[in-house]
Amino acid sequence: MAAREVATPVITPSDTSQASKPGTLVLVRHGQSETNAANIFTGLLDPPLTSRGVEESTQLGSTLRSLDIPPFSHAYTSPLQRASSSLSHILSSLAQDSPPAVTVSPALNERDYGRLNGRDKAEVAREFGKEQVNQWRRGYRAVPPGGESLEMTVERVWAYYEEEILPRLQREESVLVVSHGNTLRGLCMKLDGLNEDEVLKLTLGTGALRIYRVDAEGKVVERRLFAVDGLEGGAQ
Ligand SMILES: O=C(O)[C@H](O)COP(=O)(O)O
Repeated sequence: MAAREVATPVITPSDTSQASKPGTLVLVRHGQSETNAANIFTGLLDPPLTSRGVEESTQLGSTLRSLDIPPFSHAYTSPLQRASSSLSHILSSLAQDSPPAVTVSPALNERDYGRLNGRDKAEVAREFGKEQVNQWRRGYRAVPPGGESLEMTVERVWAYYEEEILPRLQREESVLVVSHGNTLRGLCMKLDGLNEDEVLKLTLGTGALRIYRVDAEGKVVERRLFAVDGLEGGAQ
């Protein structure tokens, strides 16, 4: 289940005569959780990883070790155990000489699926129709009943990125973020400049891995995507 790098369009690097090197941002979606495996809306529920989820995270640590990226100075994750235990498994198998400092923040939590949290996805699709459910899951503005739209999720996660993470990248640090499907879709939307139609098609499976290089102005100068069996990440 090792992730293989996918060819991506080259992003024109900014003027390299300016001596400063870009910072490295590694985004990882947690490994498979028990509710992912059961096809249940999870949101703010806090299920543990399945054995496959542990394997995905451990494999990610080895993949990261094999790549030519500078050691992480800092890692960020959410308080939800599927993300924080994925981070622990990644760090164990990465085995950096000096482990990164870790910050746990609710700003990196999965979007709140509101009254859908805990419900079977197929059953909700039968009740409300596939198109409505696709809008709730992948659309930008659709607000799941009592929950957060992607737009609301982007607002909190991007504010956190700008305040906490970007300054480290601007100082040429290497930062690991282990978070959730929609939180990361929100970050990718901003980093990749995706519009509302484009983000509708973006799905990050469990264990998805993306690496960005970000220059001193906060501009993305390189992006690397990885896939398992042609999918970004293992499963939805
Ligand atoms: O909260 C969930 O159910 C998952 O983490 C992401 O689910 P989604 O693929 O339905 O957005």
